[in-house]
Amino acid sequence: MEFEGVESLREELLLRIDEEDAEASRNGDLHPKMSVRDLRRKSEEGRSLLSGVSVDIWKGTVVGVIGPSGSGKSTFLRALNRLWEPSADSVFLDYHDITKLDVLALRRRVGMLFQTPALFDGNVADNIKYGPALRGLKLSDEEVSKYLGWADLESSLASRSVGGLSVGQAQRVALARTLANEPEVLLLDEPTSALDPISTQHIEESIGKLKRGKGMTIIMVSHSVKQIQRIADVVFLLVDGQIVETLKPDQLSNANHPMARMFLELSS
Ligand SMILES: Nc1ncnc2c1ncn2[C@@H]1O[C@H](COP(=O)(O)OP(=O)(O)OP(=O)(O)O)[C@@H](O)[C@H]1O
Repeated sequence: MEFEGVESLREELLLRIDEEDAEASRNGDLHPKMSVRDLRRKSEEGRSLLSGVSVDIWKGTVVGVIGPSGSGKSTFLRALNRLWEPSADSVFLDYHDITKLDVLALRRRVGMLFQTPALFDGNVADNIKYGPALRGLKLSDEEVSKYLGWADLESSLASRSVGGLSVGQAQRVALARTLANEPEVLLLDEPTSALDPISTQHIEESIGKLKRGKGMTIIMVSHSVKQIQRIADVVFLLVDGQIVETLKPDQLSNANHPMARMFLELSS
């Protein structure tokens, strides 16, 4: 992966690059799919939860976000599809300020999977068809099977009631449901923390296929350093509401920040 040029891209971004340049850059293979600039959040009591996060998330990469409990990982992730409202000009999708986009359109383009699956009653196919139906698209059985396949599930599951699924299956159905919206970016907030090792492996395999086969940009929060090392291209270390280091997964032992080092040593 290539990180050179990020400073000039950043300058361009901050200068509000014109549409022509943005289009030219979009057509290139390598560009920041999402950019975050000085993202801040305070709690209602005034405590700083995110204190100036600036980072680029390159198209087609899997980014792992790790750090101590309470360091702001979920808060960071949730800003990226406006589960809370970031300040204007602090989060960009393809160079566009996300606060200027229609929020539902944004959440279709930037899909999210949570720790525990939230499916609605009915069968698996109903859940997968729901998002596209909101946009007037009626998925065929073949398309339902395709999304199930992307989530490493058999198409025979389509007619099953969600009530009878294991947690691992339900999480993969939730993934298929998110994928049915054809997102460009996938946000994963500890998606395997409630799952057994086999289900975890299925989700990890899906993530690999989505990156390799579809060039999807994936940002995953995980408590497992080993999991992040298995699947991420780049790792953000978040400590006290700040990304203190950006490292390749095989370079985590080179972390300099004392809290990041302590966290990594305790987690390995
Ligand atoms: N809306 C909110 N109001 C007040 N405090 C909040 C809010 N959201 C999160 N917090 C607090 O902000 C801090 C960061 O929370 P966050 O969930 O982002 O951390 P995290 O790194 O994902 O933690 P964990 O690894 O335990 O899931 C925590 O102390 C949390 O209690």
